[in-house]
Amino acid sequence: MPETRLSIQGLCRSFDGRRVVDDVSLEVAAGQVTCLLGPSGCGKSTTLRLIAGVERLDAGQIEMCGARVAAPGLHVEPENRQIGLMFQDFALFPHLSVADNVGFGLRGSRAERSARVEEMLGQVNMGRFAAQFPHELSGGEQQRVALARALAPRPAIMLMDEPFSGLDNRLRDEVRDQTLAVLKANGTAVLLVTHEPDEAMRMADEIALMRHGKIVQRGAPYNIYNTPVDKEAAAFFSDINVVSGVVEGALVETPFGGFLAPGHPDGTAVDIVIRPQHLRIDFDRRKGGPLATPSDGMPARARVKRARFMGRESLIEFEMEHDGSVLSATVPSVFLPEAGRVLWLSMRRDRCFLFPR
Ligand SMILES: Nc1ncnc2c1ncn2[C@@H]1O[C@H](COP(=O)(O)OP(=O)(O)OP(=O)(O)O)[C@@H](O)[C@H]1O
Repeated sequence: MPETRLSIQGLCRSFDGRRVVDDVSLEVAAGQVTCLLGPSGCGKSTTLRLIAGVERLDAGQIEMCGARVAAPGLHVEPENRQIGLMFQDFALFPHLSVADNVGFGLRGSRAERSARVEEMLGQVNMGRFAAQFPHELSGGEQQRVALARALAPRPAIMLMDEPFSGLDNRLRDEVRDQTLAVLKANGTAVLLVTHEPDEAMRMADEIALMRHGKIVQRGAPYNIYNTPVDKEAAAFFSDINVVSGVVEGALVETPFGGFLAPGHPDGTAVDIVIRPQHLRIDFDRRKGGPLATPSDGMPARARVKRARFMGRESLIEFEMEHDGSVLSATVPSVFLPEAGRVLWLSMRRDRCFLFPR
C-alpha cells in the first residue's frame, strides 16, 4: 500500500453563516490522483484553499505525511506545508527566464539547483527553452514550465485548481496526458479540482463528487459512472432519460415492462434512469414489435421527433407513443432515421439505475 500523504477529516468552513465546506473527509496516497469534481460553487476551491493553508478552517483537521498542519487553534503557514500549487492563472514570473522560473523556490547550492532545473525541464520536454522568457512560449508550453516549477522542490502533495481550463480543447488533452505522466513519474499525491467530468475521468484514480459543500460519492471513475448514488450524480456525467413509476410488491410496472425494486416499500415513487447511449432501438421486423426479453424488458413504441448528426454519433429524440414523453438516444452516426419514423425502444436492465424520488 502506498503511504497516505494527505488526510483530511471533518473539514468545515462557513462564510457569512453559510457552510461552504461541510464535513469533508478524504485521503490521497503517494502516486495517486484524486479529482474533486462538482458544479460551480459547490465548495471545491475552498476545500483546496483550506488544504493549501491560504484559508483557515472552522472545524476538522488536515494531516500531511502524518503530521497535523491544520486544526482548530493550529495553522501551519502555506510555505511550511509540503505542497506544490498549480492554478488556472498560474502566472509564471514574466521577468524571469524559464530556467529561473523553475529554480525560483529551490534551496541548495547553485550546482544542485541548476541540476534540478535541468532535470525538471527535461521531464516536461522544455529543456531547449531554458533561456527563453514566458511571453515567448505558447499556452501549453507555459503550462509545462509551471508544472516543472511546481514539482521542482519535490512537494509531497500537489494541489491543482482547474489547471487546464486556460488551454484550448485540442491542446488540453495533450497537456493533461503529459502532466499526468510527469506527476505519476514523480510519485506525487495529487488533489485536482475540476468541474469537468471528462477531465476527472481522464485524470483520476479516484473521483470525489462534491455537491453543496459535501462529498456525496467517492470511487474509481468506472464505479462513479456505472453506480451513481443518485439521479444528480448520474446526470452530472451525461444527459439522462428518466422514467417514473411506483413500487408495488418489489416491482415497478412501466410501459417498458417491470423493473425489480427489492427493498423499496410499496407506494415508493421511483425514477428509473438510463443514459442515452444505453437505450436499445429496434425496428418493427415482425408486426407487433420485438419480443420482450429478461435483459431488455418490453419494447415500447416511439416516433422519431428529431435526429441530429453530431459527427461521431447521432442524437435521436423520440416521442413515446404511450404518454408523449421525450427520450433521447445516442447511436453511432451511421444511423440517422427520418423524423416521424416509428421504432421500438427498450431499456437494458443492466444499464438502468433506480432511485427513490
Ligand atoms: N472568501 C469568501 N467570502 C465569502 N464567500 C466565499 C468566499 N470564498 C468562497 N465563497 C463562496 O463559497 C462558495 C463556494 O465557493 P468555491 O470557490 O469553493 O466553489 P467552487 O466549487 O470551487 O466553484 P467554482 O468552480 O465556481 O470556483 C461560493 O458560493 C462562493 O461565493
